Amino acid sequence: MTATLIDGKAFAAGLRARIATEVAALKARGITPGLAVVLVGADPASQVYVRSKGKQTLEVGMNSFEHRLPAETPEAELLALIERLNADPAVNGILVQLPLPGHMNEAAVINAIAPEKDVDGFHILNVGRLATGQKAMVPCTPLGCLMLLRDRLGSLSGKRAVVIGRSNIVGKPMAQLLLRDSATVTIAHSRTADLPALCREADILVAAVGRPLFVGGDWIRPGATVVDVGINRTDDGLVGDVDFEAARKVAGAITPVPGGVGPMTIACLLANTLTATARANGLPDPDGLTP
Ligand SMILES: NC(=O)C1=CN([C@@H]2O[C@H](COP(=O)(O)OP(=O)(O)OC[C@H]3O[C@@H](n4cnc5c(N)ncnc54)[C@H](OP(=O)(O)O)[C@@H]3O)[C@@H](O)[C@H]2O)C=CC1
Ligand SMILES: Nc1nc(=O)c2c([nH]1)NC[C@@H]1CN(c3ccc(C(=O)N[C@@H](CCC(=O)O)C(=O)O)cc3)C=[N+]21
Repeated sequence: MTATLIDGKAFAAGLRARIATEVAALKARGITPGLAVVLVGADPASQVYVRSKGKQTLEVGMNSFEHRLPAETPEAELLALIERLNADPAVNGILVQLPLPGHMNEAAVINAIAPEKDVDGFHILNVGRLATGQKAMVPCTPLGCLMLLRDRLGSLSGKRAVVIGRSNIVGKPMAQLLLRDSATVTIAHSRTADLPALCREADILVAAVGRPLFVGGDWIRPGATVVDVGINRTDDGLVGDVDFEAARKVAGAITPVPGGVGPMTIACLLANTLTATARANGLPDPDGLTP
């Protein structure tokens, strides 16, 4: 048996097409969604993502505002920029690309973003709202994973899910979303005992570790759905956290890297910007874009 490929690239393209339709409808009412992306420093991977975000933002008909600051920018200057973007009615979404340079306090910067414009869903209020089941901005990568899982499996209720990784940007919000959909969720991390055996229990396995080919084929329950969040640059090119060739012989379905979760992250960023724009204008949330 070979696993079904979960084509995140195609799913993301479909999502962007839907978003473009909704943007056109807003524009007909005189509302143009705007996304501001702030990049501090010149990390090469971040530059690639920021360029890709800007391009796709324009493609769906939104306004894109890019702010590039030198690595040595004082934190106060970044906070002043965020204040201006918070107050700017043309800006509906604000994303500060992470990681930030070492001299900055990441939490302080994120929490300076107006929660209703926090399209990454990293602000402490959005984290708390998600955790307590209130209307929030939901982090893009976990939201993209959830959309792929629902599309593949329908209901996640009662399924055993294992999330490897407990970061604030992927692992923890992923676990929250799975829990909201009534999966039985275990969060694993570097101190987890007998991780392979734990993973073999999982109907849904999400890997967000940041180690190439970390999850072996023999960790996977036959027929399981495997979502590989990892983005690792190696001599063999871009690879995920899962040993894809081994895993696809066992899994029921699996996301590839590239072409899996990555494109969904950017599509969900646009989805969140659209949702933020709707809310800012007192309109209902667009269907199917929020969990
Ligand atoms: N596709 C996309 O859109 C995105 C992809 N990514 C990618 O996803 C991956 C994870 O990102 P992120 O969450 O930010 O990474 P972090 O480095 O913040 O978190 C990694 C997690 O993996 C855990 N871990 C590390 N080593 C082991 C181990 N040996 N066994 C079990 N768990 C381990 C860590 O555990 P502990 O907490 O104990 O240290 C930690 O919780 C990266 O490859 C990143 O590039 C990230 C964002 C978006
Ligand atoms: N504030 C903030 N928000 C983020 O959402 C954020 C961030 N900071 N910092 C970095 C991570 C990483 N991330 C990715 C986005 C797109 C792809 C993506 O499109 N990947 C393509 C391949 C792209 C390539 O070739 O590198 C794919 O998997 O097919 C990957 C990773 C967003 N992140």
